[in-house]
Amino acid sequence: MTPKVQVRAPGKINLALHVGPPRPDGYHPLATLFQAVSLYEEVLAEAADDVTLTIHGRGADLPTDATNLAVRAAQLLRETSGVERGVSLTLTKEVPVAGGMAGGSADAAATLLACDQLWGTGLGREELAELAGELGADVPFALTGLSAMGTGRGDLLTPVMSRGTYHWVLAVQAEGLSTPAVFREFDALRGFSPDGAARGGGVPGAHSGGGADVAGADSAGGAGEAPRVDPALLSALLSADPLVLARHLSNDLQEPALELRPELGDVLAAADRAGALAAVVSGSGPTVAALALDAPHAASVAGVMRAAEVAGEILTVTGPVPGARVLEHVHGRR
Ligand SMILES: C[C@@](CO)(OP(=O)(O)O)[C@H](O)COP(=O)(O)OP(=O)(O)OC[C@H]1O[C@@H](n2ccc(N)nc2=O)[C@H](O)[C@@H]1O
Ligand SMILES: Nc1ncnc2c1ncn2[C@@H]1O[C@H](COP(=O)(O)OP(=O)(O)O)[C@@H](O)[C@H]1O
Repeated sequence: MTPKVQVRAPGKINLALHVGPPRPDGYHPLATLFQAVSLYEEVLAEAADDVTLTIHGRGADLPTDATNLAVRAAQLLRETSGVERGVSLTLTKEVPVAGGMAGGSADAAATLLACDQLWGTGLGREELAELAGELGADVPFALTGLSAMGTGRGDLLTPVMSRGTYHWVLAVQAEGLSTPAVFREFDALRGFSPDGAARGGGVPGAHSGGGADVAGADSAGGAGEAPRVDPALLSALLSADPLVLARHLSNDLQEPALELRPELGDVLAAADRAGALAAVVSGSGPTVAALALDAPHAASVAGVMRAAEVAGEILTVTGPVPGARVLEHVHGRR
C-alpha cells in the first residue's frame, strides 16, 4: 500500500483586528485575536516521485502549480529538510477562497504537517511554525489553532485562554476580496503611503512603530499607539458568555472592505435584523461572522439571513477548534 498521511486544518475568524501603518517592507503591524472555527481544509499526501496537486471542493479553479500555497509548503519543506522524494497532494477545501478566513494558509499548514509525517523529516512543531511564517502571516496560526493573539505581521503568536464554545453564522460571498487590495484601501483611507509615511494629518488607529501587544485599558489601537488587543476582549473570552464577547468584536479592515464591497453593509444589517448578538467582517473580508447565543439561536439567525439573500451561502460553525491534526497515517511501502 502506498504510504499516505491525511491532515485537516481549520479556517479562522478575527475577533479583533487592529492595524498599524505599513512598514518599509509593505507589511502592516497587526494586533489580532484569532479564533479557529469548524470549517476545515483536508490534505491527503501520498508518496510520489514529483510534487503534484489536485483540488476538490471550493477553489477548483485555483492554480495547481508552484504558485499554490500547498505546493509552496511542500517545496519549502523539501528544500529545508533535504528530502528528495515527492508527494501527490489532494486538497479538499471547505473554507471560502479569498474570504478572509485564511483557507490558503490552512492548506499550507496542513501540507507542512502531512509532508513532515510522510517524509519523516523529524522537524518539531517549532521548526514547522518557522517555515509556516515564511509562507504567509496567517499560516502559523493554522498550525496551532484554538485562540491566539497574533502580533508582528500576525505571525507572532501568543496562545490565549478561552472558555466555552461560541456559535457563529458565516455569510460567505461567491466572489472573494484580495487581501493586498484591502490593505491598500486601508492605507488610502488613513492617509498612509505604502512605505509607512503618513501623508495626511490625523491618523487614528496606529503609529509607525513595529510593536504590537495587549493594550492598556482604553488604548486599543488608539492614536500614537502601536496596534493593541483590548484586554477586555481577553477577559470576555474567559467569561464563556457570548453576550460579553459580542461587545468586543472589532476590525480595522472592515471600513476598507466595505469601501470596496458596499453590499457588505447589507449583510451586517441583515445579521442585526436576524437577531445576531454582533457581526463583524472577518480579516480582509468579505466573509461576515455573526455571533449567536447557542446552536438553536445560530440556526435561527442563519435561517433569517438565508431568507434575506445577502450572501452566496450561509453556514453555521463553532469555535475555538484545534489547529492542524493528523487524521490518518498509513506507513505502507512503495
Ligand atoms: C488580513 C489577515 C488577518 O488575519 O487575514 P486574511 O483576511 O488574509 O485571511 C492577514 O493579516 C493576512 O494574512 P495572509 O493572508 O497570510 O497574508 P500574506 O499572504 O502574508 O500577505 C498578503 C498581503 O497582505 C498584505 N499584508 C498582510 C499581512 C500584514 N500584516 N500586512 C499586510 O500588509 C501585504 O500586502 C501582503 O503582500
Ligand atoms: N491553496 C490555496 N487556497 C486558496 N488560495 C490560494 C491557495 N494558494 C494560493 N492562493 C491564493 O491566495 C489568495 C487568498 O487566499 P485565501 O487564504 O483563500 O484567502 P484570505 O487571504 O482572504 O484568507 C487566493 O485568492 C489565491 O490567489
